[in-house]
Amino acid sequence: MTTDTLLTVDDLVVEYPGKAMFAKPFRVLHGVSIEIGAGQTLGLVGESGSGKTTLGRAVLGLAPVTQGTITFDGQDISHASRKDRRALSRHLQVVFQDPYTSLNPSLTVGDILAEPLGIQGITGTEARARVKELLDRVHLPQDAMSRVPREFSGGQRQRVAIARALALRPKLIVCDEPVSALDLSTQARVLDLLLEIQQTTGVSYLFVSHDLDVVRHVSHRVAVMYQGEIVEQGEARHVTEKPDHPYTQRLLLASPVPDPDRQAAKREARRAHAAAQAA
Ligand SMILES: Nc1ncnc2c1ncn2[C@@H]1O[C@H](COP(=O)(O)OP(=O)(O)OP(=O)(O)O)[C@@H](O)[C@H]1O
Repeated sequence: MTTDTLLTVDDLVVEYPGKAMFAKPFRVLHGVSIEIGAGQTLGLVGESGSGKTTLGRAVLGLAPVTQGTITFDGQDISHASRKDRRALSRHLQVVFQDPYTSLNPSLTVGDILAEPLGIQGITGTEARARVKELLDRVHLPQDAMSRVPREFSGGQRQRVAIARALALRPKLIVCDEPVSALDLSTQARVLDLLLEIQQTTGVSYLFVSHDLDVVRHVSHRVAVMYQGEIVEQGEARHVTEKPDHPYTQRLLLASPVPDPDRQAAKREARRAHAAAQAA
């Protein structure tokens, strides 16, 4: 990749300690390499247990780096200290799968969004203005500020989680199965929101999913993971439509055939949206 590379993971090995005393460590990632460009999305697909979440967690500093390097925005963050991690959290955020458990149920949405701002010293009028701007960005009404998560649907809660991730204007968001807990039409709307946010802010996504159709919709490039290794990666269309590796071919055969009308409608909506952005 060229000079605008934002994240490089090079030959990453992650091992967890064995459960029993003297047991061998359990190797989850076996030398994984990926790159993500600024403003780009890398989709990461693979079956359950292949190591997708672990890769995302390693990037966030939540899984141990046994070997290899993770470079973010030119800085080696493989073994970043807690202090460095705090500074990095401004640029590196996450949206989890389950909008029902990822938000503190006793806080109002306003407080949920103000929390990361407060940690970075943004308070008072400035914080309030930023919270309003965040609600606009994810298309939630301003009165959402004074309500608590249980008053919202799953899709709306995921919008709150996305707004919280955006609060500090990060460069990269790890999206770990962000729509798999939602019904199909809500999924499409949340995915389109993520695309719109990328167009307006230039944020990059590491987009983890087991669903090839979802990944094709949002990604520039796709990496396919199998038993802790990347078996294939390349341009999204190529990997998701004409894959080279037998494992990806099996994944493709197993994935439901997308409804052509829905796909065409979505493509048209995306084109219209892109044209409106460019105008
Ligand atoms: N903290 C941990 N300690 C020990 N083993 C772990 C830990 N976290 C994950 N694993 C193991 O690592 C392997 C990969 O898990 P991971 O969650 O990364 O896969 P995944 O592809 O994201 O799966 P899913 O789609 O089901 O979330 C699994 O065998 C899992 O049991």
